[in-house]
Amino acid sequence: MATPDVHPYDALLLVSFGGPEGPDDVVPFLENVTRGRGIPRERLEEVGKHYHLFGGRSPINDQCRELKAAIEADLAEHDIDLPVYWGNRNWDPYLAETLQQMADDGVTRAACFVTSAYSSWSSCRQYRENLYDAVDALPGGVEGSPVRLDKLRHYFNHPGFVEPNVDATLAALADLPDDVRAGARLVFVTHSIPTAMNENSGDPEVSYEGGGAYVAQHRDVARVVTERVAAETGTLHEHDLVFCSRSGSPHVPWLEPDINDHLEALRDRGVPAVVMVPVGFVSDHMEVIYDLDTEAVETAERIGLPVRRAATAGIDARFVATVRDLLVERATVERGEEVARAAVGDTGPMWDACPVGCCANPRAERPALCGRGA
Ligand SMILES: CC1=C(CCC(=O)O)c2cc3nc(cc4[nH]c(cc5[nH]c(cc1n2)c(C)c5CCC(=O)O)c(CCC(=O)O)c4C)C(CCC(=O)O)=C3C
Ligand SMILES: [Fe+2]
Repeated sequence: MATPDVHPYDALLLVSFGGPEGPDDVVPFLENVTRGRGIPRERLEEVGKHYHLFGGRSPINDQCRELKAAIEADLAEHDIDLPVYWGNRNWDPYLAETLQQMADDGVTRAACFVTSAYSSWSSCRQYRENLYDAVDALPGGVEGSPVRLDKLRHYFNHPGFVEPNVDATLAALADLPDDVRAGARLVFVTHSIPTAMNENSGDPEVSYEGGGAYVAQHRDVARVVTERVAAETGTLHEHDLVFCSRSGSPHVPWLEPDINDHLEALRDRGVPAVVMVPVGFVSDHMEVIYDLDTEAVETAERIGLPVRRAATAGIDARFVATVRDLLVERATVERGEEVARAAVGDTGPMWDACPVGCCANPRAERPALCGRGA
């Protein structure tokens, strides 16, 4: 097979959330995340406790290091000679520092892979705003920047993301006691966001089932995973989409139901077991190891509901290969050549550049990179 052509890119940038790496990092990290977001103090203290339960260290940065190493190995295996950089929105290595390093190294055009798979202000546009700020901080600013960035398309429905989720769901089902397996409910879990943020998610010109692209995309993936599991096991399990990690003021409506309330409701309805599938997350970071593995598992134990949690995509080889596939795909597009785009489900492959007004945050309109301009 010929070496895949990644021209016009001379770098890949892995973009992530960031997390604290020790007890002293927790408060400054939380301040970074919540600056100007109106999160109540009590909520911050509560979330701080989650981190301190794990020694003040989030696993997310180590997971990014592992993903970066896996991407480098995968690119090398495919004879793609491209440096991989990593920068975070909220913790060291910060995007601004990484962009400076890239500029110093003479990078001119990088493809960005973001560790967040779906549309919404929190999960897409905020990353694009932070990329703008990081490039703007370079000498010359956005106008005179030596480095141009393209964000690789959303991958929630890429087979390389969906297939590891299918296998993880099968493994979690297999781990349930035999007598409850067939009746188990598949409970897909993602991060709650304000309902208004969901409604504003995606292309403002398109109307989505559920009011916004964020929920519609998750529903699509949940259905595909459920059907693929049925194809393997012969059982079409009932499934739901529920939410975790609600934050913000109690007066602001966020997406519901919460996973804990939902487990109780299922138990009351006589559901014999649950598999939680954290389809909204790409690795086992704090939302997964605290909100699901700690809090939701405690809820399930208290009410006597057998529960298993499916693994996230993490560094599954198919997910790592997805990064390469999207990189090669976008490079092909940027060279003006025809390309096949992998996608499963009903949504179809997402756009390369977000439309104007995509995932707007009406509270604070800020400039963002990687959009369709204007
Ligand atoms: C949609 C979404 C994702 C998934 C997409 C993606 O991955 O980006 C995500 C991921 C993450 N969220 C994370 C951490 C936090 N999120 C917070 C707060 C918030 N998240 C929100 C949304 C999301 N968040 C929202 C609407 C808020 C309210 C504040 C605001 O309107 O912006 C807060 C503040 C405290 C709190 O209130 O919970 C923290 C500490 C970490 C790091 C985990 C680790 O350290 O391992 C990760 C991967
Ligand atoms: Fe979050």
